Amino acid sequence: MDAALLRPGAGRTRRGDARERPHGGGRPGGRSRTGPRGLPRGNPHARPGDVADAGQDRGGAAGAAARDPDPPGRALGDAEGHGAVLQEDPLLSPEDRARALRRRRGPLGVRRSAPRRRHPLSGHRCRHAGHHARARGAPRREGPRDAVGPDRTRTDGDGALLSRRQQARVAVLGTGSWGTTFGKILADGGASVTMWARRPEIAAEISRTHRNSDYLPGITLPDGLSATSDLKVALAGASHVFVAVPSQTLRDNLTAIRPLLAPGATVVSLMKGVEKSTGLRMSEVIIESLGIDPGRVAVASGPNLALEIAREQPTAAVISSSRLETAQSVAMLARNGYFRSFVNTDVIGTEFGGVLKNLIAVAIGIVDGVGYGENTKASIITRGLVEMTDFAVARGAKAETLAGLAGLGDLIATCQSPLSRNNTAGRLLGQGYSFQAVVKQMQQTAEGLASVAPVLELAREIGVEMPIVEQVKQVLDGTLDPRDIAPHLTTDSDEPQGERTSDDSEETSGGPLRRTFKRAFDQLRNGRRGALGDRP
Ligand SMILES: NC(=O)C1=CN([C@@H]2O[C@H](COP(=O)(O)OP(=O)(O)OC[C@H]3O[C@@H](n4cnc5c(N)ncnc54)[C@H](O)[C@@H]3O)[C@@H](O)[C@H]2O)C=CC1
Ligand SMILES: O=C(CO)COP(=O)(O)O
Repeated sequence: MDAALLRPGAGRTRRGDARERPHGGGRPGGRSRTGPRGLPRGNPHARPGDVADAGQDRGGAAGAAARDPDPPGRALGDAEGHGAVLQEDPLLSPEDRARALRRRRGPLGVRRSAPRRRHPLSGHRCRHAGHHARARGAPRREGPRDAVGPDRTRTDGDGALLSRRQQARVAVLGTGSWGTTFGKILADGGASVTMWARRPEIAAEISRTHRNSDYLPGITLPDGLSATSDLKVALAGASHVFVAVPSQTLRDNLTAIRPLLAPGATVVSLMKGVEKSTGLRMSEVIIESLGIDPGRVAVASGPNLALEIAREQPTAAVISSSRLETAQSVAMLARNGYFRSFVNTDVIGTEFGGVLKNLIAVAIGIVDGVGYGENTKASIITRGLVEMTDFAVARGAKAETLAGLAGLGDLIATCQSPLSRNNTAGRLLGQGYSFQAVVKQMQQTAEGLASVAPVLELAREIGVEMPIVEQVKQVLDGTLDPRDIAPHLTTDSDEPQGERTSDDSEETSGGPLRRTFKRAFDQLRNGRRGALGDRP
């Protein structure tokens, strides 16, 4: 391990005598977690970006092709049945039909039957098209085009019907791991997708080779997706604009987007952060910066680890907008054989769910890095959900949203996956790396690190206690030893606390009543943030 990366021990608060335990790479049990370059293992991503503001792009493509288990052009052969379906489909142009048939015939001309499958996340029956390469031995699934179905319709942002004849033209801004994956979701759902990449070489790779080897090695992107580094080209005529840039860069990007946005276009945030300088959610920044009606803005959230979805593993998400029709039109675009979108109008809860689970995932990473086990992690996840819910509800969210995909669902996925960058950043901290060292070494955006301070400020404004998030902040600041993170705390008091902070602790502390008054007072005082609210 690189000793220079280790956090100096001075300045931390410590309880007990654990100071003597080996730490900073050593783990209870003695198993080394160090990987190549002397860094701990964990995040399998090795790609550009910067953990705190992702303002940098570092090379990471080398070797991606060599690691690729499924190189392009290896599409397995496909079904006669599919061909027949396609030939009968009156909604396909002759070129589309010919292209689809070409793709369905594998290199060896293998033909298979076309079973009908029930989507694992819904009760719908969908026809299999399967025009994508799939892993050997992996179960067959319906193909993206047929998942939409020839008789299906979508609505645009204004509720007008779009049939497959009027293929939606959409833009995705940001070609990192999530932007690229979401572009694939949309293209596999039948949309014509133009992605905007800040770096021309990424745009060129996506358009020419259907690959983004820096961010999604081994993934072949669909035909219906192309990329450009010209924002004007990406936005021209786009009915829906999906934004997946690091949260702290959003406002600057919106300045460039504003004059190029098609009239009436719907703008969808795929991001899970809050703006550090204002504490605003991403949809609020969009509404404020673009000066558009909140009903034209939607957010997407849920347990959505990019690489799993890019591998077409069945996944669900939530699309939320204050205008239900807007959420529905986005959800119709963001659905295919492996991805299903639910809708709600609780933008606050949906957005804060995604922001707050990142902070709990950092805490989980920290205790994982220290070497604590499942009891500690389950305690943090459970207490973390209470913090998330109390905070979000106090900001105007519905509690049920936090119990859904955008809250609990995403919390589970992020806390238990080594694919999560927030979890990985926490693990490095838990292993003894300093915040600066973690920021330097992380290769992709970990929004949680930038969200901690603004979330705590918002929590203080509304009188909500967030002891786990507070402790994450202290670890980031180097004032708390990771070994001392304590999941059970609601206060530093020795007095037993109720498990639910918002009801049964009332008798013991009187806290909720006090908090309710403080909240009401603070909301009056902080009218600006409340005024942008998009309560359901
Ligand atoms: N990766 C995932 O599994 C998921 C990520 N998200 C959210 O999506 C957002 C984007 O994350 P990822 O794509 O994963 O990050 P990433 O780190 O993989 O990619 C970030 C992208 O933004 C670009 N970028 C960096 N600075 C920029 C700037 N100043 N202006 C414009 N572009 C800039 C980078 O070049 C890169 O293309 C984050 O808010 C994240 O929380 C949400 C769900 C899943
Ligand atoms: O939001 C995500 C999964 O839903 C991705 O999490 P990370 O940003 O921690 O990788």
